[in-house]
Amino acid sequence: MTRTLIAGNWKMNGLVGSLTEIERVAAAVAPSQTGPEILLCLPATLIHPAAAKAEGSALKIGGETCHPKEKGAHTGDISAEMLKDAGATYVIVGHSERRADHGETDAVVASQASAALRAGITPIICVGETLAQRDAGDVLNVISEQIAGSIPSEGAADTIVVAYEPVWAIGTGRVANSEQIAEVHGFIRELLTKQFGEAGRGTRILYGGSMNPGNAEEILGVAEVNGGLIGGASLKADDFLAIYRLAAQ
Ligand SMILES: O=C[C@H](O)COP(=O)(O)O
Repeated sequence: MTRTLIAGNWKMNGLVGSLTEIERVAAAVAPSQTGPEILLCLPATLIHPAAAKAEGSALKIGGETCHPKEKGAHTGDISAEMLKDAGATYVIVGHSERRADHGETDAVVASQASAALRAGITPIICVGETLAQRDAGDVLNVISEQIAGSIPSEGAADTIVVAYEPVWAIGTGRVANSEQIAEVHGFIRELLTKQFGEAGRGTRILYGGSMNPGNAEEILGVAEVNGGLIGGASLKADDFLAIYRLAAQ
């Protein structure tokens, strides 16, 4: 059975003082082989100390992006190997904010996901349409193109995670409704089974976009939703843990 993944994305938030929130999350989640997985993807400055705080708990730590290469003259970048060395076991790639702010194309995202696999960490590959694309009736075309271009050839059904994040629902308080989520998640599942065969049924597909303790139960109950990628509501331990507990029910 697919194990639900509750993943937080702190984006460009959090100072060293915020480690107390991470400590609170870690203290509340005992290691277990069953129930949902819990993960916080953090700014690079917090990964190593957060991994130390999370040791011995169920909380996993991840990065928010990585460079395709292992090392070299790439000022300001971070490699998947560096993330792993710092204690990360996951990395988000292709988040719409990276695609928009840094011009990351599907090909770049695929090379970042490939780098994560090379380093032995799990890429969470993000896809999602803008409002203009939705209004133009282009959602499934956009998703199909992003999935085809962003999953690296060496990716396997159980070594990647996909996150569907409609851009118009990110940080806006506007959540996709259950029908919209079910349509896109079902479509992504079809694409994954075409690509990976039966194994594609086991790839986790997360929903992201204004998920919070008030709407998580409904979203997590939608077909083919295998967890969440949570931005704002992951910054506070209480909210993030509330979502985790809903997933564990
Ligand atoms: O990666 C997380 C998403 O961008 C969702 O962010 P949000 O929960 O603040 O809308």
